[in-house]
Amino acid sequence: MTDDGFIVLEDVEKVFQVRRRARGRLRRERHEVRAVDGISCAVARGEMVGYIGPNGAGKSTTIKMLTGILTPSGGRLRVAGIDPSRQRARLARRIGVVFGQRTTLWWDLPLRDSYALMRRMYRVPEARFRANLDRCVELLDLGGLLEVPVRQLSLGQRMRGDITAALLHDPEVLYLDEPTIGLDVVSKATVRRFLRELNASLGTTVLLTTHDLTDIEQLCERVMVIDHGRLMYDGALGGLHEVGESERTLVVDLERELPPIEGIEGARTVRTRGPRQWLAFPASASAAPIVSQVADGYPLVDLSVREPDIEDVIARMYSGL
Ligand SMILES: Nc1ncnc2c1ncn2[C@@H]1O[C@H](COP(=O)(O)OP(=O)(O)OP(=O)(O)O)[C@@H](O)[C@H]1O
Repeated sequence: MTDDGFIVLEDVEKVFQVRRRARGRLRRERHEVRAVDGISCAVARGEMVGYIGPNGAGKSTTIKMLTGILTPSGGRLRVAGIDPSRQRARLARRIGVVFGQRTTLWWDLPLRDSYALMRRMYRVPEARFRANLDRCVELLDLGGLLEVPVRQLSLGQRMRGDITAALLHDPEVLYLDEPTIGLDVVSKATVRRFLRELNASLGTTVLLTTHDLTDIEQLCERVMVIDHGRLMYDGALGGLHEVGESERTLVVDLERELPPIEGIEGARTVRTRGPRQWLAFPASASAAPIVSQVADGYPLVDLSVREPDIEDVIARMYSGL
């Protein structure tokens, strides 16, 4: 595996089978939730990438597959050459995870005792543990807090404590899920400065999920946007507005599975699955001429037009919600 593909996803899918009681019926019916619906991408060693999208887009499910907690339903996944769900313990030594909404620390113990337990769990050599802890304490401003039980820490202090806990074993990859959520301005700035420094000096690969676009602006040159389990955008943050605003999608159902639709003026086929195909066209253009061209040349059964909802997502994020 090359350095270009330190984290590699090839057509990764996760489908949950859910049982739901339909209205007015006694029996619960099975149905599928495609939480992650065919994502392909590669993250190079040392990159810092933002992974964003609306609630329910599939971000946490992706992160859980990358840590090995969940097994993909389809596709291929590698982190540092390791298949996460098959070699979860081996992978655990090489990754660090921070979930902003949850702590991995022991609630009743002082930070120092939590760290000592983690040192034993990960079998971190004493000298390395010391050096890593000292570094985090200094850069994350944790001096004076090591003897305080976690339950007495503020949210910002606890988050800095959690980030330290994730780094004691020198992980090469750090997954951060909402690391600045609910933090005050000063704590946010400290966390961001620390992550920048970590990435620059140790080359730690960082995958960052956040609803705060300032995190992305200040930390990531690259952002991936996921929506409905699919990768909608992968590139510089600056290009997001354009992409979000520029296209609508015509979703067509054909009588049968056919090669991608070609030769439609003003639209291009961006995706196919079985008899269903997706054609992107400029948001400012009318769908009618595209529909009639498709209907003329192909056995059309059904269609719908999907608005660029990613635009709303990004607009909401920019307005600070
Ligand atoms: N264990 C599960 N069983 C069934 N459905 C699930 C399960 N976990 C997640 N889902 C569904 O999969 C979809 C993606 O959820 P996921 O938690 O990955 O989204 P997310 O992008 O992390 O959202 P948020 O920003 O709200 O955390 C949602 O529709 C969710 O309801």
